[in-house]
Amino acid sequence: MPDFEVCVIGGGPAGFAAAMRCWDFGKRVALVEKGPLGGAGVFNGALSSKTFWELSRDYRNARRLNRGYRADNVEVDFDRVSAVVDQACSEKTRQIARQLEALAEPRPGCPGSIRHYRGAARFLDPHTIHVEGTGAGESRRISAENFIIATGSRPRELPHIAIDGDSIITSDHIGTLEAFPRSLVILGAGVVGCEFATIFANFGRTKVYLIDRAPRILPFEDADIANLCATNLEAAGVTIHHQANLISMEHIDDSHGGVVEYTIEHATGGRETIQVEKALISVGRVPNTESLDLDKAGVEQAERGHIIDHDTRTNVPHIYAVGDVTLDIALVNVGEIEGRHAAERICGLHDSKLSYDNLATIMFLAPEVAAIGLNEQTAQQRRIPYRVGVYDYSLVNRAIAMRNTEGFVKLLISDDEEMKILGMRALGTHASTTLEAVSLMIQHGRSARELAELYHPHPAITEGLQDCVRMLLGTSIYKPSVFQSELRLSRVHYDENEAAAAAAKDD
Ligand SMILES: Cc1cc2nc3c(=O)[nH]c(=O)nc-3n(C[C@H](O)[C@H](O)[C@H](O)COP(=O)(O)OP(=O)(O)OC[C@H]3O[C@@H](n4cnc5c(N)ncnc54)[C@H](O)[C@@H]3O)c2cc1C
Ligand SMILES: NC(=O)c1ccc[n+]([C@@H]2O[C@H](COP(=O)([O-])OP(=O)(O)OC[C@H]3O[C@@H](n4cnc5c(N)ncnc54)[C@H](O)[C@@H]3O)[C@@H](O)[C@H]2O)c1
Repeated sequence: MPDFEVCVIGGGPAGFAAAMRCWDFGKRVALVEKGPLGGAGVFNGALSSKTFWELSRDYRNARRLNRGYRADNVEVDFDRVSAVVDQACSEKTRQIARQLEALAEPRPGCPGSIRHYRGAARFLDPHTIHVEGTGAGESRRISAENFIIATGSRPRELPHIAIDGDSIITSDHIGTLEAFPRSLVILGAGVVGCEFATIFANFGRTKVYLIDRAPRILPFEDADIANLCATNLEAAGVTIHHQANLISMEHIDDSHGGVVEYTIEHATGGRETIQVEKALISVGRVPNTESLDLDKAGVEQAERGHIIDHDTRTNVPHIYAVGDVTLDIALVNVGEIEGRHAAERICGLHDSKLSYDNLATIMFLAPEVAAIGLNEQTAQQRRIPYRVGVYDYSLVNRAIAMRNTEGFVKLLISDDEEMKILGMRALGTHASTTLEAVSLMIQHGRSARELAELYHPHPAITEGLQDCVRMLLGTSIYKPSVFQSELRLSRVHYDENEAAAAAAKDD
């Protein structure tokens, strides 16, 4: 008989959630983690960077001019900020450890148990792993009926850039900085790059450069969102090298401990060479698979190293893969949902497929950007006819009270009798508060009419969402005919034959 019913490899958000859901079903579970519990959901990832972001935003707000007060000479040093970030991460990892300890043995009425093993796992055969422990006597073999692989991802490196973890770093090394760099270049204008550009710009101690090879930052977002994010970064002092190709980047020793010198080529052909103190490389992530000996388990991998999964199942029926290791959507909430889903499949709860249509995210910029469901560019790619309303923050009382009226709410609904909510983007302070109502509406396929009828507290940013919906119904309190630059309505449809062809293909 195998040692365990389920063995989960990786104790990040996806693995921890999977183990906990297996426990709900009374399973005997092994959870193998080679590093600190929490993975990138906590360390060098979501919680650490969001703590940095919160602290940087408070700092920036304290120094704003339109409050009737201004906190001058606010002292900030990296060591102390970093210590607060560490505190937040330890708090979370202690909670995870506490629960694992409490659930280590079965109890009367609770047959489930989770044994936590410290060490790196690799497959010996489809039902057995070897765990290379860190201490003497900690290495062992573990056999299990089922496996859930949740080993996550790490920053992608580029062959021509030598990452030394000191002058040229990735998001894994932020916590090892000893001081705010005087200057920092960030390569890659995706989410990680833009969030760290925001954080360092908010603290005001670092001159930030952002290298963006594409025509606009955050290329997966609509142009109005991405352009306003870029404008805001530039207003905060960030220099964005738009459409710039990196030619070289290297650490050069000098009498002051060295600099990083980089050369970029602009789309126009001109070259520019700049020296900075540090460089942060944020060009995506790669899956943690190479040390798993997946071939011994017969698990198929794609050419980029990630595990191919179909609704969390690999090609080997008793082995599942969840979270970043599948390299599709790299988010904590997605990892957790996938982990739980795999556990439920193992435990025979259901075999319905996971849907990603209602995915909610927040980008932690200045201000934050909340997203759920379709944006305009995806709706257009899929040839979905839609109506869109854009409602400016300047008309929302809560934003006026916060003296922070920059931003807008943008809602997409289907251009038909049903007026189903398709998606929303909100950019502004408290933008994320708008997500929940829209999420429920999309989940249940509800119409814009129902969203318009909800009671919202006052004053709240969600009132902007509400009046935006009303505007789409032609019943808003503030009228687009009066506030022509603050309120926008439009309709996007396609040549009928083309749309019919696209719809037929989708079916
Ligand atoms: C800077 C940054 C900021 C982010 N911010 C957000 C955010 O705001 N919101 C959001 O939703 N997402 C965010 N993410 C993404 C999020 O952190 C990841 O999507 C999430 O952590 C993935 O969870 P996971 O469990 O799949 O993998 P991970 O969190 O990477 O965990 C995998 C675990 O497996 C362990 N492991 C690996 N190999 C082995 C092995 N052989 N044996 C044993 N253990 C092993 C690792 O040590 C690790 O602990 C951010 C990521 C980064 C880098
Ligand atoms: N708030 C959040 O939810 C949050 C925050 C951070 C990270 N994350 C997750 O982590 C993942 C990884 O983030 P990321 O920013 O590293 O990846 P990303 O895929 O979002 O962005 C990578 C960027 O690097 C650029 N790039 C790639 N190769 C390059 C090259 N050779 N030269 C120059 N630029 C190059 C790409 O054009 C892209 O803009 C994200 O996909 C996201 O899911 C989420």
